[in-house]
Amino acid sequence: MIELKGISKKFGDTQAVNQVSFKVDEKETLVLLGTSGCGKTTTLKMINRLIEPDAGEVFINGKDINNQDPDILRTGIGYVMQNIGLFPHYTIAENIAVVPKLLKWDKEKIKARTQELIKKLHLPENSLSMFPHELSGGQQQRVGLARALVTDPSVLLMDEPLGALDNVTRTSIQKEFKGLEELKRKTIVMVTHDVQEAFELADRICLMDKGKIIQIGTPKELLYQPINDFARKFLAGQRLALEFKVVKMQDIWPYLPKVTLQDGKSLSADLNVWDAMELLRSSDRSELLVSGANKESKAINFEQLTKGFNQFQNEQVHE
Ligand SMILES: Nc1ncnc2c1ncn2[C@@H]1O[C@H](COP(=O)(O)OP(=O)(O)OP(=O)(O)O)[C@@H](O)[C@H]1O
Repeated sequence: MIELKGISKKFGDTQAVNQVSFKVDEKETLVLLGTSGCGKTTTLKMINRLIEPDAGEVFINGKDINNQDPDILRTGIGYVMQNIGLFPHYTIAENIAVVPKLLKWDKEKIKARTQELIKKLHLPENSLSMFPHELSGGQQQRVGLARALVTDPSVLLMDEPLGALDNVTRTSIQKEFKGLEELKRKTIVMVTHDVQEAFELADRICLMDKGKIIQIGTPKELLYQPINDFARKFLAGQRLALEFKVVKMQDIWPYLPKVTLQDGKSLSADLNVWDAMELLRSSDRSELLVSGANKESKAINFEQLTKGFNQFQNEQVHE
């Protein structure tokens, strides 16, 4: 668990972070979202003491980090840097092994863990002897993640982990990251300025502006209960796509007709509208079966899906 209590940081006359407090539960992913310069990176770096706050306290698993040696603290926290930050003259294997070597792991243990991560992150085995410039941007990002995960820390800090990638690669790696078991076990704070990415990866989003928190909540709360005009406008440009991501089959369940298909594999009601549309688009069937609570199933086609979604939307507006 991570807890920030009223942390602030000033650089000269710039109040980079102003009285920021939040808690991140175990195994939760909190995404710091906001425009450039709003204080996201400074906030993140105060969690592993790369920057010392002027005021406030940070606790990790109940311990005040101020009472811990910064180097020891950092070896216990995974950190994915902005712009990847691999050592250019180290091979990939050497880049991944930096912290294990500091911790005096033996060679066999380092080798076994490195090979395990290479497989999990879908990097080619021969990349271990290569140098960072010989890999693609996407592969370098995976190495950056492998380096942060190598000691299996319970806390992971990620600063724009996919920032250097084109949109297509970014979207596919986001999906891959989301499915990675190692990440599901971790308490994560991640920085991004990309709204779609925040909605894809966050359990909760912390929206910031000018060093302050504007709103913290689930993606759904931010969309349907924005606290002020800033929060509303921040999401306005991509609203429909974001709604497709947060609204799930279980939300629109009451609006779906009770027509049932008897055969075919059932999809989970946890599926969001976006993924349901993708599945319908790529399926050779015009209807798919979704299973809800009490073993009830419903069939969806494009028309029913859109209708159900629109009815759900209307209800949110009128609430
Ligand atoms: N070392 C520093 N010295 C002086 N000013 C700094 C320093 N680091 C950050 N700042 C300033 O503090 C403010 C917050 O910066 P920060 O990097 O935390 O923002 P950010 O939201 O992460 O932005 P970005 O997405 O562009 O990285 C900015 O005005 C920035 O110029």
